[in-house]
Order: sequence, then structure tokens, then C-alpha cells
Amino acid sequence: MPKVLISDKMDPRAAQIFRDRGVEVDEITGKTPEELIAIIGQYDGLAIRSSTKVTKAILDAATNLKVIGRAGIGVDNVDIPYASAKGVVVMNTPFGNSITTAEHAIALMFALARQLPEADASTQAGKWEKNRFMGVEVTGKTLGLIGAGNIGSIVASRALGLKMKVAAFDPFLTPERAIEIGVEKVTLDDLLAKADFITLHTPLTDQTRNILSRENLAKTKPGVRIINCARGGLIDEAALKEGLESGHIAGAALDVFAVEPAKENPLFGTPNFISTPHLGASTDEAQVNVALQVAEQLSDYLLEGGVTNALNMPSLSAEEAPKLKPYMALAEKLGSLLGQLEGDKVQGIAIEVEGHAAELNQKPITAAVLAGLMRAYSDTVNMVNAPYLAKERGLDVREVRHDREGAYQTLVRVTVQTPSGERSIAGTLFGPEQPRLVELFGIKVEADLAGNMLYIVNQDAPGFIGRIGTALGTAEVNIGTFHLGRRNQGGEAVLLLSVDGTVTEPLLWDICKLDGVKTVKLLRFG
Ligand SMILES: NC(=O)c1ccc[n+]([C@@H]2O[C@H](COP(=O)([O-])OP(=O)(O)OC[C@H]3O[C@@H](n4cnc5c(N)ncnc54)[C@H](O)[C@@H]3O)[C@@H](O)[C@H]2O)c1
Ligand SMILES: O=C(O)[C@H](O)COP(=O)(O)O
Repeated sequence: MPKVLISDKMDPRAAQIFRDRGVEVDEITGKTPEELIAIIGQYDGLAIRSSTKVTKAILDAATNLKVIGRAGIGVDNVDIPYASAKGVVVMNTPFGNSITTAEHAIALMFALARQLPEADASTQAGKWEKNRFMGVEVTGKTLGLIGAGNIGSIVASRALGLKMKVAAFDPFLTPERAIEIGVEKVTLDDLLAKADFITLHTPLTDQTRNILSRENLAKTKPGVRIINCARGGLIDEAALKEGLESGHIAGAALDVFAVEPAKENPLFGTPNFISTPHLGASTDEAQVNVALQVAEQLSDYLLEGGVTNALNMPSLSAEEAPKLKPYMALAEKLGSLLGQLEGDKVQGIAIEVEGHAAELNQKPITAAVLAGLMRAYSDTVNMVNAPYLAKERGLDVREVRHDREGAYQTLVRVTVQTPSGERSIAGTLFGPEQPRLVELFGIKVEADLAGNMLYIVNQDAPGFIGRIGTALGTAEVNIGTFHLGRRNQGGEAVLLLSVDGTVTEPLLWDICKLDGVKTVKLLRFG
């Protein structure tokens, strides 16, 4: 039974789903990194929100970890490149809290427009300062949206409902999508110049870090009000404070901070500044959504191999996973055969699919070929990290999908480029889940790739098979299966034998010395 740790506070329904699906679950929240390191080794899955920082040290200690699920959107608390290198899938729940966060941004916009927190504090202090709190209407004002993805577009729809104009800066927003969501697509400078309110909805990346820098804040319209419910680090907090103090910025509301938890922050106490403690996703509805989703996603992966909303692996629905499973087994075996025969000589690889295989998601097939190939020289490689390791090695990977009907109902062909030229092998599925090699370097064969096998290239000649049988028999090595193929009569032939018992180095040498033998190699398949 796989075992999952929930390490951040989550709706209790998450734990219930794990149990109902047959996954053991522990809820241990509020641990220090050291405490987490001490226990993480026993878990196959980790369910988190934003508090748990999944660092290199945690991942190094997580020797059984297969998947991390973020009940929420932002995954900047997870070292994704390192998780990928370790073969750990990282998933999030990209839509579960979008409405809630968009509503928080709108709430903060109103709080700024009418100075609600200050008015509340003053009233409850018995001051009744009716003339102090003069607000602004939002109707007819321009809302500048930085980032028009899931949350940004929901904010836009709410703002349009409030009769605001919405101008959006988002380099990835197409003109068609801008029309669809009713916003004007503008440059950042345009937005800064015309927005009465600015709201941020981008992830924190190298491009967005400090997007509201001192220089850009200076370009904003006098009296602008700024809202950030996305990520700390998008705004220069010191420059924001100065802008508020000078009056150029009429108000700012931050839900997120450069350093969290923000126990101390230079902005605290600044006039017209409102803060909430990263509450964007904190509604009953959103927390139920993300908790249920993360528990289902992690269970799907751990129990069935289904991959949803992964950030470092192609998606694979729980429905698709069983169809792809035999193909991934075939692909892994083909990759493994080439890895064992060609090893680190491989410079490029092409994975072609035809027939039934061409109707499926090709990414997992490719990942399985790469994992099999690279396992020849790395035992930590798996389907998650194989594409990354291949890229790191500078391996040129090509995927080809053929519509044509070939001799087989379904076929996966793998061709590697090596300094001595191209080498190609192909496999199919028999009946309907049995991986079978059907072509080996241009020679038709029909072989299961399983257990210990001997690969022998020889000159086709009478009596050769008898001599191999005698050599193995003398060494008390039993032949399990026997597959033979040849280019033409008397030409090059390939022999694939599955063997029981140990094939020693001296035995390999004895076979090597037999008349007509060109190559002998011991292969192992899992
Ligand atoms: N405060 C909270 O509790 C809370 C809750 C949920 C999400 N978030 C955060 O909100 C942010 C947005 O979430 P989302 O679901 O809308 O993400 P999303 O991926 O759907 O949208 C992000 C948008 O930012 C755009 N973008 C990327 N780089 C940009 C750049 N350089 N300039 C302008 N736009 C750029 C993208 O094109 C995309 O449209 C994320 O950072 C997420 O972590 C915060
Ligand atoms: O990215 C998110 O989903 C939000 O930042 C929510 O974070 P939380 O789950 O810690 O509230």
C-alpha cells in the first residue's frame, strides 16, 4: 500500500480520499526541515500547500518519494529541477482556488477604494471620522491587469461586471483571447500610464521578478492603487513604501510578501497600506477543491500511473494509463536493448510509432524509451527524469507519428544515431499486451526481451547452433528461448537466447572463439 504524508494544513477530506482509495496517509504538519528530513524517507507521496519548502535536502532524504502534490497553484516552494532529476513527479491543482483568489483581489481593490480597514479601526475606536475617509468609485476606472491567465481573466470578468475598463499586459495573451475576455491588450508602459488600479496575477519568474520596480512604479499614474495577490517578489517593497509615503501611490494591498511569513516588513504601518497573510486561497470552497483534487491526483498516480497537472511530466489520464502501460513496457525494453548494445555512443534518437501506437499519447512512450536507454549507464533514471537527463546529455530526440498501415497492427521503432551510423530496432505487442522485438538492425526476429539474454552476431553456417548449444550445455547453462534471424542465407545472422543460470566471463570468451562469431554480449532485462 503506498504511503502519503500531508505536511501542510489541508481540508480533512484529503486524508479521507487517500484512505478510501487504499493509500495509507499521515497528517503531520508544522514540522521543521530537520524533522521532515527525518521522516520523509518512508513516504511515496507528499501533499503540500505553500508552507512546506521542498528543498534539495528534503528530496535527498526522500528515498522512496515518487510524487509531490501541491494543493494549490504556486510551486515556487518546490525545487522542481531537482525533483525532476530525482525522478519525482510534481503536480499542482491549477484551477481549484482561482475564483477565490480573484475574489480576494477584488475585495482588496474595494478595501483600498474605500479605506475599509482604517475606517473600521477608527470607528471601533469611537472616533466617528466621517469626513476623514473620502473614497473613490471603481465604476469607469481602468484596472491594469499584469498577467491574464486563470486568475487574471476571472478578475477581468468581475471588474467588467463592475463597469470598469480592463487593460492587460501579458506577453502570452493572444489578441483573440484578449477579445474573448473583454480586455485591451497593452504594453507594460501603457498599462502603468493609464491604470487607476493595478493588480498582479503572474507567477514569480526571472521575467516577472520586480516587475513593479522602482523605475516602473515611478511611471504609474499619480493616485494609483496597487494590489498583489500573486507572489511576493513582484514588487519592490521599499520603493512601494516610498511611493505611498510621497502620496504618488494612493494605496497598496498585499496578500503576498518577498519574505513569508512576513512577521516584520518595512511596509507595515505605512499609510494607505493594507495587508493579509497570504489568504488568497483561503475559502472553504477553494480548500475543499484543492484538497480533493490533490488527493485524487496523487492516488491516481500511485495506484494507477495516471498523471494529471504534472509540471515535469506529460499528462496521462487514469483511463489512458492502462492502455499505455504495455507500450511503455515495450518502449522501455527497446530503449534498454539499444542502451546495452550501443551505450554511450548514442548521439541522437528517433522514436516512431505507427498503427494503434500512433493513436496514443506519444510522450510517455518516448520517456520510457529514454529511461530504458539511459538505464544502461544510470540506475537512478526513470520516466520522469529521462527526458531531462537526455537534454542534459545533448541527446537529439525526435518523435515521429505515422498514419500509414504497416505489416503490424501496432509498431514502435527506435533508431539511434551513433558515430558509425544509424541503427534501428522495432517492436510490437502480441496478444495484446506482450512486448515483442520484431526487427533488430534490419534483421527480422521475433523475441521476448526478458531476464538474462545472450546476443550473438555470427556468420550463418551449418552446425553453428549445435556448437552454441554444446558450449552452453557444457557450462550447465540452460537455454530458455531461442530466437534466430538472418539477413540472407550464409549472411549475417543474429541469435537472441534467454538463458537460466550464470553466464560467466570465461563462457562468453568460449562463445566468442567459436567459428563465425562476430559479437557476443550478455543482456539483462527487468
Ligand atoms: N495569494 C494566493 O493565495 C494565491 C492563490 C492562487 C494563486 N496565486 C498565484 O497567482 C499567480 C497567478 O496564478 P494563475 O493561476 O492565474 O496562473 P496562470 O499561469 O494561469 O497565469 C499566469 C499568467 O501570467 C502570465 N505571465 C507570465 N509571464 C509574464 C510576464 N513576464 N509578464 C506578464 N504576464 C506574464 C502568463 O502568460 C499567464 O497568463 C501565481 O503566481 C499563483 O501562484 C496566489
Ligand atoms: O499558489 C497558491 O495556490 C496560493 O499561493 C495558495 O497558497 P496556500 O495553499 O498556502 O494558501
